[in-house]
Amino acid sequence: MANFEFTPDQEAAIVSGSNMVITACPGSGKTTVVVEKIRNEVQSLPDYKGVIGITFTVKASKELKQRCKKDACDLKASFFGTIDHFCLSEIIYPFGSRLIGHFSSVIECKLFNEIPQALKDQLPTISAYSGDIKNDIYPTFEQDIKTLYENGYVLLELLGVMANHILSNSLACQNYFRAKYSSIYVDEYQDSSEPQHMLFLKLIELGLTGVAVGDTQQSIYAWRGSNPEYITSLTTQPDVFEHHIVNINHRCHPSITNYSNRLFNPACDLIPTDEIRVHRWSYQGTQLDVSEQVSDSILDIIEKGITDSYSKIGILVRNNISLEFLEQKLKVPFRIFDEDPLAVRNTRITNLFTSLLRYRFNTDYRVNDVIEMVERYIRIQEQQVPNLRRLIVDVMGKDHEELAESIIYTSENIFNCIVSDSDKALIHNICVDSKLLKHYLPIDENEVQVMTLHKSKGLEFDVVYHLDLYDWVHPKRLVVPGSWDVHYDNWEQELNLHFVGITRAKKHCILVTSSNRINYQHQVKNGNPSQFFDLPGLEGLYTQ
Ligand SMILES: Nc1ncnc2c1ncn2[C@@H]1O[C@H](COP(=O)(O)OP(=O)(O)OP(=O)(O)O)[C@@H](O)[C@H]1O
Repeated sequence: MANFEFTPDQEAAIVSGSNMVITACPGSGKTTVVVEKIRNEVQSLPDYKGVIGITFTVKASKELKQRCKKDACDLKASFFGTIDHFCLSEIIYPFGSRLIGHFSSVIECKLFNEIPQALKDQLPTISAYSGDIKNDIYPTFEQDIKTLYENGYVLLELLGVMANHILSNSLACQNYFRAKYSSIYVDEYQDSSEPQHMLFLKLIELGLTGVAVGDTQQSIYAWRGSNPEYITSLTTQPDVFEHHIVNINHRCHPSITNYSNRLFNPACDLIPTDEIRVHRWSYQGTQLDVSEQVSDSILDIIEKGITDSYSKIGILVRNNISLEFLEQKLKVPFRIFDEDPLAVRNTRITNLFTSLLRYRFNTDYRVNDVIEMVERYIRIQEQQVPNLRRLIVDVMGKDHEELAESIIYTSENIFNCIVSDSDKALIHNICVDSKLLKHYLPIDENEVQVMTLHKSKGLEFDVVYHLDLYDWVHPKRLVVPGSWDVHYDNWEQELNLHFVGITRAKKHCILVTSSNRINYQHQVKNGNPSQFFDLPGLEGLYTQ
């Protein structure tokens, strides 16, 4: 399938059918290896079986599925999705009621903050808890989890814990996994939380083959419970997991790879190259001036033919506030990828809203894509399909004023439920806000892609502008009352984030700072350069 030769390391990981952990540097083709393995594996499976492919984002799961399906490859009964989606649709919805409480067809997944206050008042243990959420918390939370379930809710924060409990205790659930799936593939394993890690190990105990893929240097979600120790722990069990290392970066120009590797090891060997494509630029002024200067630089880059389309240029920032500055001052066409308000809620209703909006605005997104999404949550009989299609197609003709009501009507009919007032308000809000609606429109070839460093994970651009390289901002520093020492929020995670940003660049990476910066209180401060510029081993690896 690939139009290049696999490296020997890639080949070894592809041909082995054992449990394995693949540790891979950026751009080393880990997704390429996973795709090849899945395509090979499904060929020998009967129609009723498949593999489980877990990715970190919905976008990544679509891409993985698309790449696996290429040339009409039949993926049979395979599952592709995020870990939350997996826990809900494969474990909690089908098997939860037997263990947690009576079956309700209107179970909804919500964040704790979104639960009605009257119900929160009935959850003394969860309400008072502020520690890490690990698997052994289930017995402590059990009564509250049952109360929530009886009221039609599961908590997004507890999906992993609940899924583990159900899988450990439900024989029917265990038999289902043994019968339906041959393997589980987990991408970005360095960002797994403890409950996710335990779930992976349990599925292997049941007889599935486990493939974990990741890179500890790209661990950037520790602040929400992820821990790179879990992937490291797999590499220390050679009797259970083969350890495959793929470490040739096929994406970045060698000078970019050299710079990024030296961030972690000032003495590491350099790849020979006679050109330097990492540039440090320091502008006069604040982030607002930077936005203007970057616009000029982008126009120059396009004119020189360094890249042929705006969408192959990425502007990456550390904080959301920087997105606002860019929005005000960028002079080139751009698209900001900020928090999608429906994805944040991540319930079956909001996911259906998203699907219907995509269908309405994106000609590549078809009725069948919506039906496929609905099937994650309910089983659809063949005779129901024509009516389902009619309901979905109805959304197509609607203009902006009617669209929200049409989406609510269609969703209520599809899931046979009442949409909550807060979800109704949200969809109405989105349908009249052109900025929010942009989340659901197709990517325009003619727009520079603007996002936080966190959101850039897994993406690549010809040219990257990495902004926000200021002291205090990146690496983030903390104010400790009474202390004049420098305190970082989390030096390692910040460095990993810097590494992720740089390694998104294929051809050129531009590291940007400026003489002043505007902080969260909108005060103008001196813009001292980031401490990352002072790391040893980087001399001669960048231009100025
Ligand atoms: N053996 C190879 N030779 C040449 N190019 C390759 C090889 N393997 C993969 N590639 C190419 O390298 C690029 C990066 O591959 P891929 O997207 O699979 O990387 P990745 O490891 O998942 O990246 P990241 O972790 O940084 O998101 C792709 O364009 C892919 O086609």
